[in-house]
Amino acid sequence: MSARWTTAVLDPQISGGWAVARGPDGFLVDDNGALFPRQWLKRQALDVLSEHGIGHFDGEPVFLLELRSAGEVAGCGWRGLRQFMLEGDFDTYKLLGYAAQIGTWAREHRFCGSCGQAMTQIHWERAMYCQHCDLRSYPRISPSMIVLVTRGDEILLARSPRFVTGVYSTLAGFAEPGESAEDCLVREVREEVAVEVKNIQYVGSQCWPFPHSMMLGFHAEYAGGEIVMQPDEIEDAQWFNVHALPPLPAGRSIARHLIDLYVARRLGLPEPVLPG
Ligand SMILES: NC(=O)C1=CN([C@@H]2O[C@H](COP(=O)(O)OP(=O)(O)OC[C@H]3O[C@@H](n4cnc5c(N)ncnc54)[C@H](O)[C@@H]3O)[C@@H](O)[C@H]2O)C=CC1
Ligand SMILES: [Mg+2]
Ligand SMILES: [Zn+2]
Repeated sequence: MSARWTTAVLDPQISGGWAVARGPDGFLVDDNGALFPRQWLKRQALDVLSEHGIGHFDGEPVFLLELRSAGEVAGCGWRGLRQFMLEGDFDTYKLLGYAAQIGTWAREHRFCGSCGQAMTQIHWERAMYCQHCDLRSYPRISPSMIVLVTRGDEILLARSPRFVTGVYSTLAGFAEPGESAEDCLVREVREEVAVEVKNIQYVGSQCWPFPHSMMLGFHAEYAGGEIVMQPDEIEDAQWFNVHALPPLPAGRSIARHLIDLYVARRLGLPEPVLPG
């Protein structure tokens, strides 16, 4: 949510408002962006799987058309969510990030995980419902810890084979059942680089809708061990001096914030603000 964007459960039976359409290649866009007058969008030949009332943008209701396939709409193209994260208006990115998470979840919860029958949307809360089991499924959020490990002027950064060429980032990983945030952080750092940490400090959090992570960001100090990289997951890991950093993650990511914050404190510069 943001100043311009707030989430809400809106009944698709009501008419009017804005709509976004999401297919396998991302969101439908034209020269004005991804928000279209809803009545106009619904007249286009789109292969709609489901429709969801997702919130208000500048006070106007917004709906998501989750598509089965990408169709052709004259004068329009498709743009992936990552592109919106990298550039442009952050409020629009927040709206689309939420839409993507709702679309993914609804698509993956069309059938009851317990009995296999079709589930239906309920309109007073964000849930899919199985009448047979009286079971509700809520949007999935996956807590993930992300941590900058530091040793004085040096920071520990690593590369996953999935990263853009040359980019190094902070360590991250998904929480497992039974773990606290701190347990998870200590385990992930151990698994990925075999290093021990101390003085764990929570910094802040960020929604990461790729596809449904909730990043909890921390700072931790090095406590011991030599870097041993986890096969397959970590392609390279090194200590970098704050004066000689490699290419870093995208400006709006919490990974970048954790790095920029520490570097700013180390160098006595103004502290950056985490994009919410
Ligand atoms: N916003 C940011 O600045 C950053 C966000 N991230 C995100 O953090 C998350 C975790 O980072 P990774 O190092 O990739 O995780 P990780 O170190 O836990 O390993 C990834 C592996 O975990 C398994 N996995 C996938 N989804 C899972 C889930 N929901 N729960 C448990 N295990 C799962 C898969 O086997 C996957 O290959 C990812 O979503 C990643 O995109 C990572 C770095 C920076
Ligand atoms: Mg990881
Ligand atoms: Zn059921």
